[in-house]
Amino acid sequence: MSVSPLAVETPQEHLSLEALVTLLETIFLRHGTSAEVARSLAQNCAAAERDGAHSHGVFRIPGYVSTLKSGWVNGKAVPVVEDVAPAFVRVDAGNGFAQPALAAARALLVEKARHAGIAILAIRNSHHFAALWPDVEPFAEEGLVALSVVNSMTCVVPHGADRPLFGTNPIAFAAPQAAGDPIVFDLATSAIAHGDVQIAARKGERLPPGMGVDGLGQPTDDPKAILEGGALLPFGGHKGSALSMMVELLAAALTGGNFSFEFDWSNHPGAKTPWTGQLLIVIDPSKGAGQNFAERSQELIRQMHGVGLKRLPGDRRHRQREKSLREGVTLDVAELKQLRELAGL
Ligand SMILES: NC(=O)C1=CN([C@@H]2O[C@H](COP(=O)(O)OP(=O)(O)OC[C@H]3O[C@@H](n4cnc5c(N)ncnc54)[C@H](OP(=O)(O)O)[C@@H]3O)[C@@H](O)[C@H]2O)C=CC1
Ligand SMILES: O=C(O)C1=NCCCC1
Repeated sequence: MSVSPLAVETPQEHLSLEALVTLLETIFLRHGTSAEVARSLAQNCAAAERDGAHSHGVFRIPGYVSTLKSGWVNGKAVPVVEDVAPAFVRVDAGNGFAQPALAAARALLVEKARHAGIAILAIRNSHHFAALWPDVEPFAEEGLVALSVVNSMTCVVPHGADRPLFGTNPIAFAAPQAAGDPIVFDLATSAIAHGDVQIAARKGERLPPGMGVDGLGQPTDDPKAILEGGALLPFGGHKGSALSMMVELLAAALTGGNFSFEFDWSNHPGAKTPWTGQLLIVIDPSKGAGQNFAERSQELIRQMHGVGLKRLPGDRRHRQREKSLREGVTLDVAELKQLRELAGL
């Protein structure tokens, strides 16, 4: 969900993707991560910014830094990968970030998916502070179908309840198509991502109706009222609420991770990352109907365009990616200054 852009132009600068990755890597290293973790997080965050996924791009860097400083997360954690069954891999992220845990298990996961037709990766004891599509898109680029869920921290009122319990709990899906970019969607099961509420609050913008409630449980379009004592609503009423419940079950109960409500960072001032779990399901479509899956998915997309569809999930990101790769990644001058300060430059 994106909120309406600011009317006032803010001064901007362009940075090549490589320069942005290096800058972010320097920040992570300076704040106590291992070289491997720094690289992984920097690439993830820069990719989000490159694709215009601002709610999980460089906007998140101060949150990563304050979390690392608070001692809440272990920036040097070494994930432990367990090969538990022919189609099941488990990773204990060791209170580290989820992306290095996925990277550590990826080769085994793909090997199992190609052999068994399907494989599951259950990550626990992990922090996911990022967009989810970077976790699934690369599988589709190598011809596999991937689905991932991750739970976050309590800020969403289940449909029909009166207090928050669920996280914003995103679901991301990726599938190959014969020609063109993989089909990818990535959506929070809340009406709006928490990150977008923070961005709207910072810009002084109002939200569309139906996103959240204030501290008294009354509907509000004021992002500050949502952030300060209020809560978000699931998207689509009982339907989004059911999906959010499913994410809690798959990402936490199934992996051994925490539910979104099982966090207490009160002894860690500045901590912002949820300490939960993540599930990935990877399918080798060649084991399916025996027809070429990628051709079939392309046919579906062709038919969707045929009925007048102008925008598919992922189209906006890919357009922005092409622009960023051509012109450099656009950053606000003030934001870049802050990043350079955090990098000690
Ligand atoms: N780590 C965590 O715990 C959490 C992470 N997040 C992340 O927040 C990010 C934002 O989530 P959310 O706000 O729900 O995302 P959006 O509502 O912006 O977009 C959801 C999906 O719908 C697509 N889309 C949006 N508008 C249209 C349209 N008009 N027509 C067709 N497709 C459309 C998007 O494609 P496109 O990208 O091309 O616009 C995207 O794939 C996600 O990356 C998510 O992973 C959210 C919650 C928790
Ligand atoms: O935007 C969100 O919602 C979240 N993003 C990162 C992790 C916490 C929730």
